[in-house]
Formats: sequence, C-alpha cells, structure tokens
Amino acid sequence: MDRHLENIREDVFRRNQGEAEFHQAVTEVFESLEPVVSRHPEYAEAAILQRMCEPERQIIFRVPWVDDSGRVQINRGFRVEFNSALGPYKGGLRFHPSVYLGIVKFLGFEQVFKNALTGMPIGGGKGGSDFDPRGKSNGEVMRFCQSFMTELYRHIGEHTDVPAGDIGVGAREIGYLFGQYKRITNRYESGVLTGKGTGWGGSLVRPEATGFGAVLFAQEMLRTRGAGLDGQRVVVSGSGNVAINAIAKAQSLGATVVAASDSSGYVVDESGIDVGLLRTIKETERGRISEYAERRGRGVAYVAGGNVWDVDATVALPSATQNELDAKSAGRLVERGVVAVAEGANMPCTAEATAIFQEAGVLFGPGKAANAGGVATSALEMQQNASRDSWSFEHTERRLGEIMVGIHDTCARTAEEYGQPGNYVAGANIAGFVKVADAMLALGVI
Ligand SMILES: NC(=O)C1=CN([C@@H]2O[C@H](COP(=O)(O)OP(=O)(O)OC[C@H]3O[C@@H](n4cnc5c(N)ncnc54)[C@H](O)[C@@H]3O)[C@@H](O)[C@H]2O)C=CC1
Ligand SMILES: O=C(O)CCC(=O)C(=O)O
Repeated sequence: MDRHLENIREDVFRRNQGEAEFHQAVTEVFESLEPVVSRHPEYAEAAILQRMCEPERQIIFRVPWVDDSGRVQINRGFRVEFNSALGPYKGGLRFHPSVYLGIVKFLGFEQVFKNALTGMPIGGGKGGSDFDPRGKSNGEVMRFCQSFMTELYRHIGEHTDVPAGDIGVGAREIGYLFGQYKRITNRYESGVLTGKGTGWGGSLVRPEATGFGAVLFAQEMLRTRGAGLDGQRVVVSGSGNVAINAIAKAQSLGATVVAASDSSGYVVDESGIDVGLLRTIKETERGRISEYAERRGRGVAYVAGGNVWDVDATVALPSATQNELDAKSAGRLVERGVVAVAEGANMPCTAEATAIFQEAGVLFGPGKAANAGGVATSALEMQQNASRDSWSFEHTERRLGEIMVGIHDTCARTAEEYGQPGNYVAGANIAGFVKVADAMLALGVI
C-alpha cells in the first residue's frame, strides 16, 4: 500500500477505534486500490477515499420492548447510511447478539461496493441490533420489531433508505417491520423494505437469490478453467437462508453437497444433503442442525463443536458469518485439493485465509461479488414495487443469472485491465470503487 493510502487508512483507524471488522474491510479494499489512485489523481484531489470511509449518517437508538414474562428489555438499534451516490441506501438488518457499530460499519462499507457491482441504482447501508431472536417467542420477536421500527421509520423510505434481511432477519421479521411502518406512516409504501412475502409485495426468487447467486458465481469462475459444478464435492457452512439455497442450487447443477453447519456443529452426509429435510428443520421448525443427523438416520454424522472446514471439498461456499474460515482451515482445504471458493457470507474468510487461497491459485470469489445476487434481486423487487407489477419465477431467475454473469465478467475484466488477471478480489474492489468514485465526483463535494 503506498504512503497516501496508508495515511488515509491510519486516519480511518484513529477515527473509528475498536472497530476491528470495519478496519479489516477497509484494509482489504485499500490493498487493491494503488493502481487506480495512481492512474486517477482526481480521486485524491476530491478526497474520495476519505469521504467513502466516513458514513453519510450513523443512527444509534434505544429499542425497549416487553418480554413474555412482562419484563422490560432494552436493546440497541443501528442504521448506518454509508453512501448514496448511486441511489437510496440499500442493505440488510442483522439481529444477532454480536452486533455493534464496528460490525454494522464493515457490512455497510462492503455493501457500497457490492451494490455498485450489481449495476443497479442503489447506494449502500446496513443496520441491525444486538437482539438475539434465538429462543424468543413469536410475540417477543413481533414486539421487538415493532419497537425497532418505531424509531427506524423516520429515517427510511423508498427513495431514501431501503432495508432488507440479513442474519436473524427473514420474511417473518420483515413482515412485522413492514406492518409497523405501514401503521405509523399510514402509507402502503411497498418499496420501503425488500424481502417481503410474495403475497404482499415481495419478489419471487428473493429468498433464493443470495445462495443461488453465489453458486452461479462459482460456476462462472470454474468455467474459466473449462470446468463446472457437475461432479464437484461441495462443503457449505451455515444452514440459514444463504446456505440452504446455495446447497439447493449446487445440487441442481450436479454437485454433491456433503456438509453444512450451524454455530453448534456440523453434519456430514456423503450421499448429499437432503435440502427438503434441512429446510423443514431450519426454516419451518427453527431447529438445530443436529436434528438433521438424528432424522436422516444411518450414515450421517453430527460433529458437535467441530469445524466444518475439516471436511474435504473441491468447492467451498462459506455462508455463515464473518471470519469463520481462518488460515489453518484455508491451508487444509488447499492441501486437500479445493479448486474454488465463493463467499456466500460477508467476509467469511480472514485476510490470511484469502491470501492462502490466492497464492495457491484457487479460484476465489469475494463476498461483495459472489453474494451480490441477494441485493440485486432486492433491486428487482424495488422495480416491481415501483411499477406495481410482479414477475414470474422464470423471468426473475433469468435476470438474476444475467446479473451474476455480468458481475463475474466485470470483476474478471477489471482485474485484467489493472494487471492482475484472475484476481477477483482486486477486480471487485476496483470496479466497485471506480463506479462510486465517478458518481461522487459528478455530484460535487457533498
Ligand atoms: N440473506 C441475504 O440475502 C444475504 C446474506 N448475506 C450474508 O450471508 C451470511 C448468512 O446470512 P443468512 O443466511 O441470511 O442468515 P441466517 O440467519 O438465515 O443464517 C445464518 C446461519 O449461520 C449460522 N451461523 C452463525 N454463526 C455461525 C458460526 N460461527 N458457525 C457456523 N454457523 C454459524 C447460523 O446457525 C445460521 O444457520 C451473513 O454473512 C450475511 O451477511 C450476504 C448477502 C445477502
Ligand atoms: O437485499 C438487501 O438489500 C440486503 C442484502 C444484504 O444485506 C447483503 O447483501 O449483505
């Protein structure tokens, strides 16, 4: 990293102390940018990078709610509106006990570049709360969502900021959030949230889109080496929205997905994960992955507390959470012959793990490119809401496919143009950066 970039980075660290994940995300982007800033002095003159690292607005608020035993509970809510040069802030809400400002900012920062790569007119933002939905009743989740929206509603809108789901936020939570927004504002403003139920303004394919998209991205990377998903042995981490739909798509393309996990352990099913059973346990019953092994029966192992990356794979799809795949796991996967890694989650590989994959010549698709299918389909949902239309599954899935191929090609072409063929990390960071930077230049110092 050259001195100019290093100085800006140091300043970002100083101004945002204790936010390790945000520092990590900024460092990863800056490491790609040297060739761009030396080719384009106008970006430095307009302080584009400094402005990109400073969110346009950060909102932190109290979320009081009453639990089933009548006790008052307090959580903290966040919405970081990072960059609106390309369109309204867009990005999910995460409900998980680990959520704090540093996590929301890393996610919001990544989202800016990701959304730019989709080619859709959306800026970047992210939000959430340290609320833990695990073990909560339906009524508690509803009351929490209503309280969260009672503050958030004044900051969002279809032309301002459009939240969606992320960890711990799915169609149920989006329903409660939308209901409260509608009630408070007296407006049926469909485009204010995405990930809605398909019966009331949601888009077909949005639930599947992130997982499907990550697999399509992996397929495009494999295609550059004359291969495909067919016959690959795949390991997926997580067993939530992204993981389940990645498993379904990979198997429909001829791969065998042999393992999946949750935060308590992992299962190995050599004959291929039964997606229907996994969906029932995780989505309908909100159960644990250990139940999958119990119900699937003989030949399926459950490893409590284990590391899913101990399972051999030719294709790895980390789809759970940030920094879940470290250098040791990466080294092991390389040793055992992994050929492609596509990040379904946001920043699931540590910086060291990413470097190990890249040095070993493994095809590596970073999250901001590989998991962009979810937010891209959210933008398709906004299009349908704006035109009061609803598209067929086939049409929407075809659009998702075109967008993923487009993102792949943009990353590959940009990496080549900047002298790093095959480096999708550099390609994604540079292409996303240039798109946002040019819009910021055009809009003046704001
Ligand atoms: N839902 C979406 O459309 C998008 C999600 N993402 C990212 O994908 C990742 C997963 O999100 P979702 O599937 O939506 O969330 P989810 O809440 O549906 O599922 C999360 C899953 O990860 C598991 N998990 C959490 N921590 C874990 C750990 N330490 N080890 C193993 N498993 C763990 C949970 O048990 C759960 O199965 C996150 O990084 C999220 O930011 C990225 C783009 C879009
Ligand atoms: O669909 C969206 O707006 C949010 C998706 C998201 O949070 C992500 O891409 O990480």
